[in-house]
Amino acid sequence: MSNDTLERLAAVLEARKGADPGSSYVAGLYAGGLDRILKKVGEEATETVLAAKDGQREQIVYETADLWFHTLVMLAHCGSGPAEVLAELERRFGLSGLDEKASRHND
Ligand SMILES: N=c1c2ncn([C@@H]3O[C@H](COP(=O)(O)OP(=O)(O)OP(=O)(O)O)[C@@H](O)[C@H]3O)c2ncn1[C@@H]1O[C@H](COP(=O)(O)O)[C@@H](O)[C@H]1O
Repeated sequence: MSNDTLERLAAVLEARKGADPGSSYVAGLYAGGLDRILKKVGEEATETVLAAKDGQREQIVYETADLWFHTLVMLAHCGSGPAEVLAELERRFGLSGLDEKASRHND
């Protein structure tokens, strides 16, 4: 998943804000409000942890995708989106100089 994928998915999530809850899973989540969305984030986080404990790579990826997806719905509901989270990660990356350390590690 590239940053572009996150942005394109975020655009779909924004568009679903005006959709009929019966016609769309995401619109149904919005209709349930923040508590419904956070319940799903919690469930998906737990499922991701369990998958990691089991050590099955395919299942770990599947559950992590569910978790990322539901956190994107949460961000959209809260008026944010992936660009802000990625900007924060970029800021930390710059602060830590990890890119420099990583390139030295690969020498
Ligand atoms: N990426 C996803 C995506 N990932 C996971 N899910 C849904 O998230 C749910 C995962 O929760 P569970 O495994 O607990 O399944 P569930 O029992 O159906 O969920 P609940 O009814 O218990 O809430 C499933 O219903 C999946 O279909 C997703 N639903 C939608 N998308 C994307 O969002 C876009 C908009 O979706 P709609 O709103 O459905 O049009 C789609 O085009 C997709 O790109």
